Parts: sequence; C-alpha cells; structure tokens
Amino acid sequence: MKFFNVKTVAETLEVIARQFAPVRQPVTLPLGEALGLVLAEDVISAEQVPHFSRSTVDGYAVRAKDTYGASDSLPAFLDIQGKIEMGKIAGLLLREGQAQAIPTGGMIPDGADSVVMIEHVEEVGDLLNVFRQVSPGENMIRAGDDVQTGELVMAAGQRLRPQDLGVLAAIGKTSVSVYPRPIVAILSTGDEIVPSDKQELAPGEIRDINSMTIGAAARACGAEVIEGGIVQDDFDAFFSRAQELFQQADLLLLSGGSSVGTRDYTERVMQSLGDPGVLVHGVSIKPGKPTILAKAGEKPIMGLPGHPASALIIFHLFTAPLIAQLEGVLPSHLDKRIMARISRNIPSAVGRSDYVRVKLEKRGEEWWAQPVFGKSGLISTLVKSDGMVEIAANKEGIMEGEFVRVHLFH
Ligand SMILES: Nc1nc2c(c(=O)[nH]1)N[C@H]1C(S)=C(S)[C@@H](COP(=O)(O)OP(=O)(O)OC[C@H]3O[C@@H](n4cnc5c(N)ncnc54)[C@H](O)[C@@H]3O)O[C@H]1N2
Ligand code: MOO
Repeated sequence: MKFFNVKTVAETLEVIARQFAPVRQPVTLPLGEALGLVLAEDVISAEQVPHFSRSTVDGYAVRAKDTYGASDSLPAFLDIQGKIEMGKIAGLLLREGQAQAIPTGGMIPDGADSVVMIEHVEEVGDLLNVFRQVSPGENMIRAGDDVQTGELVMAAGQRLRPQDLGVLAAIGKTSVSVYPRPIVAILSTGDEIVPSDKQELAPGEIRDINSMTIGAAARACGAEVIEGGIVQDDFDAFFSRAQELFQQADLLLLSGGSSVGTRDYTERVMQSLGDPGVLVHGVSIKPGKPTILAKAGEKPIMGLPGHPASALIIFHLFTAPLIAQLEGVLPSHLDKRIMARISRNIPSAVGRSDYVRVKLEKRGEEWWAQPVFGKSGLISTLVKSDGMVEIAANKEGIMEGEFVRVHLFH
C-alpha cells in the first residue's frame, strides 16, 4: 500500500520549518545591492537619529511657555532674534520672550522646545505676533526620536525592505551581512514532455509548462534559477541529471513522476541523492496529494506533482516558505495574513483616508494589528511596521477588535 504515511498540510509545513536553513554562508554587500535579501546580522545603532533636534515646519523656534494662551484676539509678543540657516549650527541661545526664524529641517536652538508655524504668526519689524499656542515638542523631532544609540534597529532574519535600507543609511551603515540568493534548479520529467519551443507536437506530446511556471515562481521568491530541462522516464538518466543539478543548487525541484505508477522514479531518485532521504511522500490535500519532500545532507529536494496547476499550488503552499527559509527568513516571520483585528480605537476625520502603520502580533489563533504611531519624518516607524491599515474617508475611525485589512509592506 503506497501513500500510507500521508501528512497534513500543517505537519508538512512543520517539517519544512524544522529541517531547513540557509545552505550558504552570509556575504557582505553594499546597501544598494541588498534589497529583498535577508539580514544575517543583528544591527545595533552606534548613533542617534536624528543627530540633532530639528524643526518639521517653516516657522519660529520658541519656548512653548511663551505662547500659552495666545489666540487671534490676544497674540503673544516675542522678540525676533535672527534666523537659523539650514545645515548650520543654531548658535544663539534662545531666551525667554524670544523667537528665531527656522526652516523645515533647521536645527532647534538651545533654549527652544517647539516651533510655531509661519501661518500662525505675523512679523512686525523685530516683533513677532504669535496667534496660536504650541506645546513642548510640537512641530519638531528631537535628537534620537527616530533611533537611539545602542538600539537594536533590526534583527537577523528580516528581509530588507526599502525603509530598512533607509534606516541603515540613516545610521551610517554602508554595507550589511546578508544571505545570498538561494539557487533553485528545476528538472521536469516524463517521456511525453517536450521543450515549450517545439512547434509541431507529435501525438501524445505535451509542451513543458512546469519549468516555466515554477521557474518564474522561484524567481519571484528571490531565488536564482537553473533551468535543468527535461529527462525521460529512465532511472539512470534521471538520477545522473538530478545529481548534477543537485550539486549546483541549494534546492532541487523535480516536476512530475511524483505519483506511484511504475514509471514514477522521482521518489527513488530523491532517496538515492543522499541521507536522510524522503521526509514526506503524500500530503492530505487536493490538488497535490503526491507531493514529495526529501533532504540529502542539508539540502532540500522537492517532488512536485506533474499536473501544472497542482505543481504551482504546491509551490505556493510549501516551496515558497521553504525558499524563504533558505534565504534566511525565520520560520516564525513567514506566516503573515492580510486580515487582522485592530488592537485599539483609532479616531479619524471624515473626508480623509487615513493610513495607520501597524505591527502584526499573533494572539492565540488570531492576528492583531497594533498601531505604530509617529511622525511621518520618522523612518523607524516603518521599520517597526509590517504593513498599514486604511481608514476609509467615510469612516470616523475604527474600533478596538474590528477586522481590518492589513496591506503588507514588501
Ligand atoms: N493511483 C493513483 N494515481 C494517481 C494519484 C493517486 O493518488 N493514486 N494521484 C494523482 C494526482 S492527484 C496527481 S497530481 C498525479 C501526479 O502524478 P505525477 O507527479 O507522477 O505526474 P505525471 O504523471 O508525471 O504527470 C501528471 C500529468 O501532468 C502532465 N505533466 C507532467 N509534467 C508536466 C510539465 N512539465 N508540463 C506540463 N504538463 C506536465 C503529464 O503529462 C500528466 O498528464 O498523479 C495522479 N495519479
Ligand atoms: O492532486 Mo492532483 O495534484 O489532483 O492533480
């Protein structure tokens, strides 16, 4: 009786999670070449970002206290003490009752703790009329708000997204240790399978679909692909080609011959490539039941069912997470969903679409989306986030526990 030891999908995913890790040693690459690759080191910042407290608006640096109670009818009056130049040290100490003109991004002078926007003041000679009060910290980013010295900015196992490269740039890191792209070799089997560029098909011949779909899917996962071509249903030819590809690759994918017919050599070939051999043959799933997973040395080999839709579905379910693990992603980082519950009430103005950055967190069986608040000048808020949630323009907000769709960042 074949297929006697069929595993469930969850059991198969667990075997994958437990058995496989990157095959090759990490490499150090310049930041610009690291997008999409997975960090092989923990990154701890040796600096604070920003380096200095700076304004997020065009306006006047002030002491918040000096503006308290200011309104259109009763402005506060402050002495203008010059102008802060962009990219220069704000040299002058700001004293009580004073204001200094400051551009967006300008350095907050010592003594100041907030910035009044230009829209809310009027200059009359050397005198500044302030029509709005500000609170300490308003309209500015403090030194270290984005990243603190000694902070763990990113942990090994994280796939580098554009915002992650941005933070690395911000802390002055020029290169990172990452896992190289895994090399995936694909070999199609079957006497009836012919290359897809064959124009005239003989009766019974089938153009090779799986090399194309599976190769493209593996590339989309970040792998480098070796197209191994097609072998006939002959054990010796199949084994020698499989062995050749296995040596060049980090993962060997075999298409077809995974079932239990007399010419289905795939399992024997996989078993013959080395110990420990076949880990799974048969998964309780439709389509894709004859799926095979094996390990030779530290490397995985997968036998995908020949039917093209089955092969691609099995790829998405099992091969994609396997490739991610070979890329260095930790298994615990893989299982992300699109729907989650929001962890607290978030108000929002009607007539405006709000995008709230969120971090996903698993509570029992459910995903919860935890808002990551912060000014849009802070790149680290995006590093801490897994995605964002839209609060539609017609909504006054979302309530704690409400289901939201999380748009995952790549
Ligand atoms: N007695 C049983 N027979 C079968 C079972 C079963 O449980 N008991 N499972 C069936 C299921 S489900 C599938 S799926 C297939 C998988 O079989 P194989 O992996 O051995 O695939 P092949 O027989 O080689 O091919 C199946 C089908 O797909 C075509 N094919 C194969 N490779 C390609 C390719 N590269 N491009 C396009 N088309 C391809 C092939 O010509 C066949 O028509 O087993 C069932 N049998
Ligand atoms: O399970 Mo098969 O993959 O139905 O065609």
